[in-house]
Amino acid sequence: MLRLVTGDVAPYRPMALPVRARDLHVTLGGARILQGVDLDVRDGEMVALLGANGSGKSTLVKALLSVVPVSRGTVTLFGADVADRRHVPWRRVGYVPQRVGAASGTPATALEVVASGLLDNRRLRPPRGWREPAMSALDEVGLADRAHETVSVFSGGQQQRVLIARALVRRPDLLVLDEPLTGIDRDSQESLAATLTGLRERGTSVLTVLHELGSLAGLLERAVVLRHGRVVHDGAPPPAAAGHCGPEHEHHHAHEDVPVDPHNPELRLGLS
Ligand SMILES: Nc1ncnc2c1ncn2[C@@H]1O[C@H](COP(=O)(O)OP(=O)(O)OP(=O)(O)O)[C@@H](O)[C@H]1O
Repeated sequence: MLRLVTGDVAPYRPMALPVRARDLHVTLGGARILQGVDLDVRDGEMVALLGANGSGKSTLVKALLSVVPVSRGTVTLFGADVADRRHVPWRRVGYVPQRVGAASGTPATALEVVASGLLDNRRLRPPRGWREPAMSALDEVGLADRAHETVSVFSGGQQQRVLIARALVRRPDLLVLDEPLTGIDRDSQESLAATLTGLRERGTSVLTVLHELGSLAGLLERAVVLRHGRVVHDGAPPPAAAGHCGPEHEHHHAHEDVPVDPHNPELRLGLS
């Protein structure tokens, strides 16, 4: 049936990139956090965003998703300028922020948390037939058998997987993850690698903030490295320094003032 749509409708843009940022500057609390970042994420691409503590990774992700204000430059998601949030196809975007638990204080089950990903501003109840996509998203993160358990009893890594399932339940075309490996056990790391393998087969674009490539090393074909709010490398993932991939490694980044040449083979994860 042909539906006539009138009113405020975003123009149709074929071939628009999932993410396109140009000359992005962000200032927070008077400090210049991002200084002229350019970043594209193409269809089906899996991109790691790397850099030392405080280099601006989370701020970049938040600026891309319009969570923090941009002082200069532009961001488009699927061709829509995020400066006008109304036109952005948010349903195509899944976001798992850094270090938030899935247990909010209310005794929700894993299935209920995942179903909440189907709500939006206009919908206070999950849509009809919500169970099947919610179970399928839990299955993708390897937790279908725990769907009816209260998430407050889950480990940190399992809660993280529930939040990833909540982001996946809408079948996003772009998934943005902020430090999904931090503090999670090896099982959850392997489960995340399996989830991302499935997403790659489906053609989903993934942008993930990481300290180390860890169990995702074989999956991520491109790495963007930030240093003091600027991109210093955009290309093949740098090789991991010995000992940096293990979940038991403690991350001290004491090399902040060493100048970085992105073409230098010494650019190693963990030295950034
Ligand atoms: N709301 C804010 N106001 C002022 N400064 C902020 C704010 N948010 C972040 N910053 C600062 O911006 C810098 C970059 O922070 P950001 O969280 O983006 O870094 P990051 O690379 O993600 O670090 P980490 O690896 O530790 O998570 C830090 O120095 C931080 O203190």
